[in-house]
Amino acid sequence: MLRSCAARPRTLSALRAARGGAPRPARDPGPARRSFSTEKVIHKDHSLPNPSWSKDLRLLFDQFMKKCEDGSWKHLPSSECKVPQRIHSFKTYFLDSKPVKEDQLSQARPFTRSYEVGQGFEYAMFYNEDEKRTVCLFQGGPYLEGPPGFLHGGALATMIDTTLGVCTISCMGLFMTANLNINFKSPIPLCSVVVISSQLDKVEGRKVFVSCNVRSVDEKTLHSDATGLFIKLDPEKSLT
Ligand SMILES: CCCCCCCCCCCCCC(=O)SCCNC(=O)CCNC(=O)[C@H](O)C(C)(C)COP(=O)(O)OP(=O)(O)OC[C@H]1O[C@@H](n2cnc3c(N)ncnc32)[C@H](O)[C@@H]1OP(=O)(O)O
Repeated sequence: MLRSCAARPRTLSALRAARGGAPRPARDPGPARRSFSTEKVIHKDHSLPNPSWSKDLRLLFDQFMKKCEDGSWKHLPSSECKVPQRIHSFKTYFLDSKPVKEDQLSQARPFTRSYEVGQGFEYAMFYNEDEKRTVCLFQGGPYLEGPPGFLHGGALATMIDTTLGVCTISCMGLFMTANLNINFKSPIPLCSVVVISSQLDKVEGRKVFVSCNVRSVDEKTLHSDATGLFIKLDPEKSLT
């Protein structure tokens, strides 16, 4: 179900107006609160099709949604990674040190979901529990340019890290990336769609080894392959 937009918190006045009540006159909230609201943010699922999605991305999305029908694959909604939940889980590992202020945390959002619709990272993820695989369908928008006309390598690295991270988290819990090794084999045209296919290879104690490849939609071009090492967080150790 599509819910209201996460980008701008809804104000109490707007909610009152929607219910037929008179909106309160606008007040300047003061410099400390001008740019954000402490009201509860309603999270939208960014992993569903939007008008910026190309035909390729929509077709692939539909194909994978079909694969979900027998339960072998699961669509991973972006709203499952709500910022407050992550902060809550993650705070366990910061223990007494508080390197980030509360008001900064309240504005936090996942890096890959911080661009306007269609300009940055457009993607959907699917997870196969039996095969321990995660697939990411990714369309890199115009703000992710590296070499003219092509996707920035760092943008691809971000999506590889995210896909491998989701693969690890879906299988095992809370982890941090310790090592990421990427071979860039063929540049990705800006605004095109690629498929990032990742799998969990091995678990050794707290260490999880994952790998992935990045291919064009027709599977003819191997754009990249990568391996990652994720370490399960030790609640006894502070991260800072
Ligand atoms: C995650 C929250 C939920 C989010 C949901 C949204 C999903 C989005 C997903 C987004 C994803 C985005 C993800 C991001 O952006 S994560 C952000 C980028 N990553 C970091 O900032 C991590 C920084 N590093 C650390 O904090 C620590 O080093 C960690 C926690 C990783 C390990 O420190 P810890 O003190 O706990 O462990 P240890 O030192 O006892 O080592 C343990 C074992 O590991 C081996 N080892 C360690 N390092 C390396 C290495 N580099 N190569 C090879 N091996 C290494 C080590 O030899 C030892 O092996 P052994 O002796 O036992 O055999």
